[in-house]
Amino acid sequence: MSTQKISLTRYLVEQQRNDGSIPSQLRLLLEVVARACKGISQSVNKGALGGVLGSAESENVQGEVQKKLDIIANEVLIEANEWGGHLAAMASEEMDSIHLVPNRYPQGEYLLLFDPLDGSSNIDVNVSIGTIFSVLRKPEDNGQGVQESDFLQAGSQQVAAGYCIYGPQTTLVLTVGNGVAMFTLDREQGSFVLTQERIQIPADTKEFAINMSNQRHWAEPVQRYIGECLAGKEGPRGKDFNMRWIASMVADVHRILMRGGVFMYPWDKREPEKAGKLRLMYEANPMSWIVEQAGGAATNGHQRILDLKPAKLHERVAVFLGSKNEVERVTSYHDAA
Ligand SMILES: O=P(O)(O)OC[C@H]1O[C@](O)(COP(=O)(O)O)[C@@H](O)[C@@H]1O
Ligand SMILES: [Mg+2]
Ligand SMILES: [Mg+2]
Repeated sequence: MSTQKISLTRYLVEQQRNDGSIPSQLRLLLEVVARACKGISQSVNKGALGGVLGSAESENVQGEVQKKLDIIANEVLIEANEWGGHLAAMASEEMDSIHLVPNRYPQGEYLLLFDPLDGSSNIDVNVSIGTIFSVLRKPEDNGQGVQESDFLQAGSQQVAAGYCIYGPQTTLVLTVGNGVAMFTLDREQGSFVLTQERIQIPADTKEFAINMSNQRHWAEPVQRYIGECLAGKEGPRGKDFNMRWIASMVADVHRILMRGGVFMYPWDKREPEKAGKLRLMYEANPMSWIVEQAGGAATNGHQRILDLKPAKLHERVAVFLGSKNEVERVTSYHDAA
């Protein structure tokens, strides 16, 4: 397929025709999500002129202070998806519990989860941020309607996953389980245009992403892995490493998708009862599937992230993802500990 001016809509229709990997309800749902991301992108672009910067002075269920854009992006996604007829319910980082599609709208067979605005600390400083989403199939109805427990499916059950990054370009990255495709927003045309297909992450890398300020709190396997990277040419790895940390998972993962690298947000001693900082269902799962579909790997240090069975909606998880050989190495250090 030529990458010349193929819109997201046409790409999805062709996928549906060619290999049947996208049922029409799912295709329409993905188009609605893309449209919502376009709307969020417009708000992000307006910045101070649109009055969208700064704090909303409220807290989400995770105890984090919400930014105005966290709330705006959440509302845009809910409003766009509510009446589309493809969904039964939604869940979001910014909502305590699930949001059912109201009875007055047609009910669909999918569940949508999202981190409406990822990288919130970067909103006010004009650094790349994004939206992350994951689509699951609604389990068989047991007569009780959709429950939160219906969402608690392993990441391997996802039927679509993606993110939209609001950076120098607005870019949508998507998988439905047959590779990873990337679409760039053409602002003149107002549509996402296919700009890369079958993205592959190199298996080896010389670049790692971790918040180094937490070093003193890490467990031994992470200390060992990063210590060896920092030792460079003279150390056991025999090569120098570079470091990047944008503090927007979306932007760090996007860089890894484009040129390789390893991203880590490990468990640490600051809050030992938490498995990690990032959320399993709407951050780690969609990103892990995208990374795996691009030939990379994603674990929590011990297990494949996509095999984890969530116990709750806002569950947290340690994350190691990106170039396969590096993820396997840092995972093996945990196994050896
Ligand atoms: O500020 P820290 O501890 O480095 O954490 C950065 C991480 O937190 C996040 O911003 C969490 O996402 P939210 O902004 O959606 O809460 C990730 O995108 C990023 O990788
Ligand atoms: Mg996030
Ligand atoms: Mg967020």
